[in-house]
Amino acid sequence: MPATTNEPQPAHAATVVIDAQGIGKSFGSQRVLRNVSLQLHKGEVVAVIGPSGSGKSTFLRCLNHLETIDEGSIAICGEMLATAQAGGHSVYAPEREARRICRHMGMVFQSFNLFPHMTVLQNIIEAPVQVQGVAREAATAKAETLLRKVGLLNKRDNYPARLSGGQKQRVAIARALAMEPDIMLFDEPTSALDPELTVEVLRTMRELAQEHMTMLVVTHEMGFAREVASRVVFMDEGQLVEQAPSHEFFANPRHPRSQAFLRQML
Ligand SMILES: Nc1ncnc2c1ncn2[C@@H]1O[C@H](COP(=O)(O)OP(=O)(O)OP(=O)(O)O)[C@@H](O)[C@H]1O
Repeated sequence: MPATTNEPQPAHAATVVIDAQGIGKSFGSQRVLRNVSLQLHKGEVVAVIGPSGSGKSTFLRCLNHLETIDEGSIAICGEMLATAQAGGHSVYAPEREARRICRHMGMVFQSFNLFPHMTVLQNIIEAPVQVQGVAREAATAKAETLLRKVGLLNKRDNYPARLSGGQKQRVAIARALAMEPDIMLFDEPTSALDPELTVEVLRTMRELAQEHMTMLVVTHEMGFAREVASRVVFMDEGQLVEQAPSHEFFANPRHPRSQAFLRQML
């Protein structure tokens, strides 16, 4: 008998943690995303690369409900976040539900976004305590474990202003991990950093990948994409024009625009 959408999904379907289909997005008259579809599977590290202005950040922001979509659908860990039809109306999960669904994802931004009036430790425990209702002692113990992991336990009581950019970004990663996300989204996490500070952030991300964290990473770091990503997605002018396993993509990009981009970047 043919399967219907109401039937329980087979076990392997559960491995799709992000299912974005046909995403369209405009800012005013500018179409920024055109029919972008991407599935991310549990344990995958996918690098999103492409020229400046091609829509990479916007795509990530749509996945995390920081932007609305005009077309397509987004499901996170099997839960529908949004569906929208061209010229029709968008259906979003109610705000509370949307926030809960988005908690499957931790996000790290280019600009760190730490709270300047809070210490490193306070930055990390704020959301677990306030949003998840975790007891302060338990949240503190967890934060200390995460700080040890990113090599910054000795900065526990510092304010962000006293940290380097690389240290701020590692605190931002620890803060996102404190919410125990299933997926980590990174939006050009090293592009505001000097090269020597980039190295320590990429090391932290590499370790996360080795621990099988599911990661979607918008990056201009081709070395990182080549070494760490299992798959590379290439965006150009709002379209996803190529996706391939990382080793294949870097050995032989098929799309002419990907080839031109790599010639420029490598
Ligand atoms: N909030 C916004 N309002 C209007 N236009 C926007 C907004 N956000 C992004 N854009 C435009 O959408 C296009 C895609 O931007 P986006 O930041 O997604 O590209 P990107 O590929 O991430 O670029 P970069 O690599 O330079 O960060 C750009 O032309 C940008 O100016």
